[in-house]
Amino acid sequence: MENKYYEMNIAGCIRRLPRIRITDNMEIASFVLLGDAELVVKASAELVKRVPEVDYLITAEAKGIPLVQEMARILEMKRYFVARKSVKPYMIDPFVTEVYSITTQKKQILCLDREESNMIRGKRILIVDDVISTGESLKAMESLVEKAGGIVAGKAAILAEGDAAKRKDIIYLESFPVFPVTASR
Ligand SMILES: O=P(O)(O)OC[C@H]1O[C@H](OP(=O)(O)OP(=O)(O)O)[C@H](O)[C@@H]1O
Ligand SMILES: Nc1ncnc2[nH]cnc12
Repeated sequence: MENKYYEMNIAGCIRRLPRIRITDNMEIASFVLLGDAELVVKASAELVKRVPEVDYLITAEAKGIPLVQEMARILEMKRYFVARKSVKPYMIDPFVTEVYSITTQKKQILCLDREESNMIRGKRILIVDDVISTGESLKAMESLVEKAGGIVAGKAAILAEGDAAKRKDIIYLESFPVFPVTASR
């Protein structure tokens, strides 16, 4: 019988991640943090132990948002930043970079508004995401932070997927594989 789930222990939480076909020749174990209050709290508590001291945290919408909120709460930071994937009418003179993530499979943008980028300038920034896979989302966030004049002081995620686990420049709790699909599947 086909194995439709990938089970893992993440910060003491056992989770069965559904295996989802994302291209003709690849499946991923789908990790959706949104709505998982227990995992957000436990993973945040573990991650904050491993990250360097910084001035601010930043993530990209959407799945990193609960994580960065809880990490900021533990670290007693009053403010964090969320890079948006579309320019909103209320953004004044937005900063924009492009992103192409493994799941989205098309070009997206990341942006901050002027007031946020002013706050980031000259500050030590920790980039946070729920999962790092191809690293494209991370790269786009780094570019956004640097463009705003911030200093990328660390990059952290709950999970590193596939080859991302080999990276020495990221902090993560657990690694998990991608699944090449053979012709017989
Ligand atoms: O390393 P990468 O290949 O870039 O993949 C990682 C990114 O992909 C996912 O976001 P997704 O694009 O699914 O957007 P969402 O959070 O808005 O659902 C995830 O939350 C990371 O941000
Ligand atoms: N396994 C995964 N599940 C959900 N989003 C992802 N983004 C990159 N890898 C992912």
